[in-house]
Amino acid sequence: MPFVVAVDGPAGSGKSSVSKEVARRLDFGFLDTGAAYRALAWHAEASGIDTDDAASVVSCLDSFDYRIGTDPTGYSVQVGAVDVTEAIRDPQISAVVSAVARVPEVRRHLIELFRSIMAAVDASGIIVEGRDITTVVAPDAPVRILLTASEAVRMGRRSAELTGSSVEAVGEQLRKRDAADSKVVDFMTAADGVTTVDSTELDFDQTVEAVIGVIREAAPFLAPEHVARGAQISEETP
Ligand SMILES: Nc1ncnc2c1ncn2[C@@H]1O[C@H](COP(=O)(O)OP(=O)(O)OP(=O)(O)O)[C@@H](O)[C@H]1O
Ligand SMILES: Nc1ccn([C@@H]2O[C@H](COP(=O)(O)O)[C@@H](O)[C@H]2O)c(=O)n1
Repeated sequence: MPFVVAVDGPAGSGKSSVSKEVARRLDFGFLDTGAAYRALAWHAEASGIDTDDAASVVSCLDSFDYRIGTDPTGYSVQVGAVDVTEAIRDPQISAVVSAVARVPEVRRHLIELFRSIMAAVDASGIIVEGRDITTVVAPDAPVRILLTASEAVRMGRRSAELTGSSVEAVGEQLRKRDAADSKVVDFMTAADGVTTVDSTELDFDQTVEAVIGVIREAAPFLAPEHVARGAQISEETP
């Protein structure tokens, strides 16, 4: 198993962008678990399935042929022969993904998939981000982080990305998604042994440095000079 860094947090907290940059600097793999729930929501919609109907969602797991890369410098998401990397970011998918993610059988299926992707990664470590990574997917990971920021800051950052949508509409969707997702897993409070990184007052680079700081503290065998440029874990790695 590679060295696993588990990162959870609410929508728009920077999990994906920050984790990707940290992985790039450490020469680690990167796994965006939300992409799988989004891709399943896309697949259900493309198959004409009502995403509010749990049994119908479960019925499309068999035909869910999902692939995702783990290279933080560029990865694609595929369902069958279709590249859905962009399509799964559509606000229409964000609006229905929580309904898909709350189905226990879906979670069991995807958690198994995440663990197999983590085990097969071709790198000395992997950063895995989502909502239940620190608590369910990889509770024994040597580094577990809750990445958070105030709701107002998260809304501001997310609406800056989504031109064409009002701040109010973006904020409303983010709040609704967090409220729905929180009923399934707790990603608002850090579980025992999980370190909180609050980026409310930090810029992007400071947040990346803060996360690397947590990793470095837990894994002193990552030499600081390597961490600064793109690390290789030394041979003494346990
Ligand atoms: N510390 C920061 N300062 C400024 N902008 C940031 C910071 N962290 C992240 N961002 C920006 O905030 C936006 C949201 O980040 P990102 O998409 O990584 O969040 P996320 O937690 O993965 O969201 P979601 O769960 O909705 O997919 C991005 O535009 C990202 O570049
Ligand atoms: N570990 C996870 C990751 C994601 N989800 C669900 O997927 C949705 C999309 O996730 P993003 O990180 O891409 O925003 C999210 O809203 C959750 O419904 C999850 O349940 N567990």
